Amino acid sequence: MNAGWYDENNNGFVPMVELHNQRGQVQPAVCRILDANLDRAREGLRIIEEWCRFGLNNAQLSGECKQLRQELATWHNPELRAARDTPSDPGTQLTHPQEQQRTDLKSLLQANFCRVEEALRVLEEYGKLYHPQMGSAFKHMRYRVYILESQFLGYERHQQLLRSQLYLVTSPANDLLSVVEAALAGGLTLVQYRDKNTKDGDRLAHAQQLCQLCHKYSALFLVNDRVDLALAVEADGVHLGQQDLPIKVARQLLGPHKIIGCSTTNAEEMQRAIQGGADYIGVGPVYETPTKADKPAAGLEYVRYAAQHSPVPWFAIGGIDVNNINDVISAGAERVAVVRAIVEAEQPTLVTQYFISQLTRVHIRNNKPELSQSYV
Ligand SMILES: Cc1ncc(COP(=O)(O)OP(=O)(O)O)c(N)n1
Ligand SMILES: Cc1ncsc1CCOP(=O)(O)O
Ligand SMILES: [Mg+2]
Repeated sequence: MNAGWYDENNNGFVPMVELHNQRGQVQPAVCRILDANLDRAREGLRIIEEWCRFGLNNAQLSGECKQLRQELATWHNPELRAARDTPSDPGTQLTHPQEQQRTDLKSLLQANFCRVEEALRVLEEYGKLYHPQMGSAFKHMRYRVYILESQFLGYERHQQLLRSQLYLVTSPANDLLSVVEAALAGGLTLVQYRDKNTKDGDRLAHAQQLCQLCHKYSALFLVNDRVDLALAVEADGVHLGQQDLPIKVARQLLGPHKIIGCSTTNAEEMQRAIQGGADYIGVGPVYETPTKADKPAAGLEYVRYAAQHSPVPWFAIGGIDVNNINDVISAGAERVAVVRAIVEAEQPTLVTQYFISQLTRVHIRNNKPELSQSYV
């Protein structure tokens, strides 16, 4: 019969890792550290798992959390549990002020990823004193948690992209930060930093400030053209045009979980962008626009084509404002991107709210109300 014990939290029998403590008696304090950190790691994973399961309905992510919890349980043997001495543990009285005030779901989940990773690191180090395989087992688990975290963030990013109906592409302006903040306050969830002529040092500083601002409002932040800048400021992705780096190269540099958007003006470009792995496409210019004076309008005809054929989210762009948004919507657009309509608006918050209200009506009419919800 296999060794093990019954664990209520894991719904049944937990097979025990064979323990051959080759170094004689391990100090009780080491057993207490292992016991406390096994609990800590499992609790943190459970908190993340609940969100993956009930918040995201994501079987792959919640399955990996469960698997990791069960592997931790196989190490949590009766000897380690017996070392617990909660009444004399001074740590039970210590709480960090931040633990008392988790203001949003994103920071709650981030804090729990950190907690699990820290606990696994402690288990890796002290575990080496307890069992010859403990160090490498927990090291391996810690790397799995890093992968889980990156998959989780990637999944969240893509969900946020799907929910975004309005996309602000910036142009240089003295008060750009306050304009973007006003739009974020109006409900904007997606911003692209586009600046063609500024010196790189200044661009980096602007991108950093905008990225921080967007993340403060839980909005996505992308960089136009420049994969290097996107990486430097830890942006959520890049937007590439037909003259920019190929999507494949950008993907190699950015990894699988960042967002890559691609401009398209016709059916052939759309096809190529999708085959290349674009997460979304720009569709336009719908109307001629001084913001992109060198590019002739693709017109509402291409918007109608995208509505019928694009398998990925797409944003109509080019000359769109509060006066013509409903024509673009009537041609089939559910998402739009604008520059001047917000950057040059007297009241960016109100304009943002107006665009979003018009686009939300379409989502509801097209029976996609979930696109308008925002969780993290
Ligand atoms: C959402 C979105 N769509 C299209 C573009 C245009 O990109 P590109 O063709 O590379 O032109 P520039 O913006 O680089 O001048 C965009 N930026 N965003
Ligand atoms: C960057 C870009 N790509 C196609 S149109 C366009 C500019 C859109 O700017 P505006 O919203 O001011 O017309
Ligand atoms: Mg470009």
